[in-house]
Amino acid sequence: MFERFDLAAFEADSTDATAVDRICRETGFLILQGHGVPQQVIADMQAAVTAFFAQDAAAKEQVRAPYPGYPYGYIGPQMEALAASQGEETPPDLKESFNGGPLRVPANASADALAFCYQPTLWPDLPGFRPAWEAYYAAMEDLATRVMRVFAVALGKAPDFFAPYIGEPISALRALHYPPTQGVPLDNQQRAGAHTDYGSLTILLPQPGSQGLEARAPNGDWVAVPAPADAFVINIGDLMARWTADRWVSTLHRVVAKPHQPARQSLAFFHQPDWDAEIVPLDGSDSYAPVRSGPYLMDKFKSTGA
Ligand SMILES: O=C(O)CCC(=O)C(=O)O
Ligand SMILES: [Fe+2]
Repeated sequence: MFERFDLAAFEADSTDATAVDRICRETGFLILQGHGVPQQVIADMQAAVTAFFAQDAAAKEQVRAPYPGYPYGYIGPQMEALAASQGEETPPDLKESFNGGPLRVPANASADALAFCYQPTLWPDLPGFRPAWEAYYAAMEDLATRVMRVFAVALGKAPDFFAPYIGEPISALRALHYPPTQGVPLDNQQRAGAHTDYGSLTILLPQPGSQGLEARAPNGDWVAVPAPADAFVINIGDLMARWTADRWVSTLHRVVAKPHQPARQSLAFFHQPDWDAEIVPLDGSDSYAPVRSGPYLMDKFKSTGA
């Protein structure tokens, strides 16, 4: 069900993205190889994140999100249930996370944006953590811009079609740690409950070879998403589905919990257009009312009890 797309090959001739259009219509998940992100940037980030989660609870609590709804910092175990964003009541997800926001605050940021996505990231007191995080964030921002060029071509637009919408993106980076599971989880309890992502696209890097990430196929089956060492997993978010008037799908996915699983780590970069970007269906239809990216994200975010 999951197909590969080679970004380097596309960039060499910049013409054919029909496979991406098909993949985004059918599964909303693609495996991106030829991405060019230096292996060292990835390895440094993974090491930094491993060191962060290995700390004791008190150290992690020092950078906890200071109030419910604060978008960044540490969110401890049992604090979030992603299925709530689908209106499902479930026990909390079996995970912890560390979250950070944009590396720069634009000079003209609005008060609303400053109070939400431009709140400061809370840096842990760990040598090397911040530079590794920022290098990875910057690499993801760059990669997302390149993938948006592919998306533009896949949608029959000029490669730089999305540029005016993503000059100051309000993307977030989330490091996820799923501790080893013990006995049988509670009914409906998952490592990450079934949800769709909110934004334009997500760049996922599950720990290579790790298991548990599943996407829901059109026939309702849950299908394991591979975690290859040489590629990123890209998936479409709700805002892109809306932007394309549902030509592309924002697919339900989850990370399953089973008894006695080893720990699992994953990195998720949630790309989100500029705060003020106005998202209007690209087919010219009125299938969705216009929304602005920032307020749209804020409304979505409030639904998970984070
Ligand atoms: O842990 C993963 O690989 C996926 C997590 C996820 O889907 C999310 O945080 O939105
Ligand atoms: Fe997700």
